Amino acid sequence: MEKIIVRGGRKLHGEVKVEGAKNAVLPVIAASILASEGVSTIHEVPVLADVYTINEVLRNMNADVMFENNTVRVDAQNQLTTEAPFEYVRKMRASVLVLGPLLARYGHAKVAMPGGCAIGSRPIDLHLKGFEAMGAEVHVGNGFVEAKVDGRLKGAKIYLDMPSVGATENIIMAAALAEGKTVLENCAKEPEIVDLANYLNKMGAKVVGAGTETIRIEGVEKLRGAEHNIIPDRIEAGTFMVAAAITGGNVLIKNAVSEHLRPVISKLEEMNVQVLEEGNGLRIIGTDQLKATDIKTLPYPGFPTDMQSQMMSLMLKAEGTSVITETVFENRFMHVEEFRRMNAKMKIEGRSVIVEGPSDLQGAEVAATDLRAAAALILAGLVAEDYTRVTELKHLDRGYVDFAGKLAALGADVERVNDEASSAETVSAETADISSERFAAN
Ligand SMILES: CC(=O)N[C@H]1[C@@H](OP(=O)(O)OP(=O)(O)OC[C@H]2O[C@@H](n3ccc(=O)[nH]c3=O)[C@H](O)[C@@H]2O)O[C@H](CO)[C@@H](O)[C@@H]1O
Ligand SMILES: C=C(OP(=O)(O)O)C(=O)O
Repeated sequence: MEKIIVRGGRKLHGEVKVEGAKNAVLPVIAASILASEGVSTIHEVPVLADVYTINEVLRNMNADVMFENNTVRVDAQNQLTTEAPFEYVRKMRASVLVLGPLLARYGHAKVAMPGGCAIGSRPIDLHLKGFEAMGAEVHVGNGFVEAKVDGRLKGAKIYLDMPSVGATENIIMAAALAEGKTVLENCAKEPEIVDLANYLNKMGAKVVGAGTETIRIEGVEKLRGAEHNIIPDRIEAGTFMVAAAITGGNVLIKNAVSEHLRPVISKLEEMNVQVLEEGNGLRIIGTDQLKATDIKTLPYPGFPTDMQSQMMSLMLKAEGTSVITETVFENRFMHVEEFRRMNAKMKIEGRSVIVEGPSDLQGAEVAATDLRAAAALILAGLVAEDYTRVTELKHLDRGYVDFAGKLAALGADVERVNDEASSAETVSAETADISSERFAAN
């Protein structure tokens, strides 16, 4: 079994470079199948399990996809099939992002229903309502959602009941090739939505207002492949900011975009951590006098739910009582039990977790319950006494490139081992020749 073994006690120092954003690259790759002419070339693509999965989804539909040197090339000029089976959607919910592009380009899409996951039930009703408003007939049955339209989708006025990231993306992509104008209200404002809109516009789409709560899309008849650089991953950046802060270290996080990280910076500062703009990044200077704070997760520009568990690790080392309230997903506290195995003093009250700090964290064998929980447990391990062993690394590999290797380069005592292989096998060696086959097993 693969695990990351970390021994607490080292302050982190040095520089780390942030990769392209997982949550931007997945919709951009999905959108590339809208191009019936030309090839898309997408740069700054992180080498992640989720990228392999979306590439496989596209290949399975008959698109030509190449991935090397952090660049993905998609040629979707062939006639594509319009189905994404459960084997992909099960691995990664973002596979549902091919629904909008397929429906808009071919008038048909059939994708396995994603179902719930470790952080909540995660329905896609808002995506489907959007397609229906554009004239599609949607049928859910036998574990699939199938959407059809005679001719082209029609532009429509759509109000989202909540600012869902995925629904906003799926609807913009569908509207890009629809007939007429779509006005999407109460939409998500995340930087990843802006990145998608920028890419679509390079393909020939007419999308305005991304990053605000109303997006207007004038449908066009055809889109062509385009070249695009993915924005830096604000969640990976935030995770390393916490790594520096929790160890009382001093780390420059290169490529961290401060405008995308306002709520994280503000909470770190409240906790006594120094955050300085430096070059193209942020320098984090930790302290041994962390103060407690309260956090409520919200859609952007509120505090990101994808940073909730990492901030919980930091709260464990802060003096006083911190409260963290999760409003985006109804069940994103599975990591609390794992933290408790490390002697963390915390309890769940409804949608909040009360953290009594500082806890004397002790190393233990713990299991990652989702992607961000994996990172959070490793962060806690950086300041726990003795050895922490984190298993279920398939979650971590979905969203972090060589996490253990990057922490080790900053001075952490951490390695990734495979119990069944030789003990010398570490994450850096494995990541060097990362392959789709390795991820296919997850
Ligand atoms: C690949 C990707 O970009 N994933 C991100 C995306 O997920 P994702 O796009 O799935 O998240 P959404 O913004 O859609 O979900 C937010 C909330 O809305 C609910 N909802 C959503 C759609 C819908 O049709 N009906 C509905 O009820 C969800 O159950 C959840 O409670 O945004 C989340 C919220 O910032 C992040 O945590 C994920 O990392
Ligand atoms: C929840 C996350 O991703 P996904 O929506 O792909 O599950 C995440 O990135 O933390």
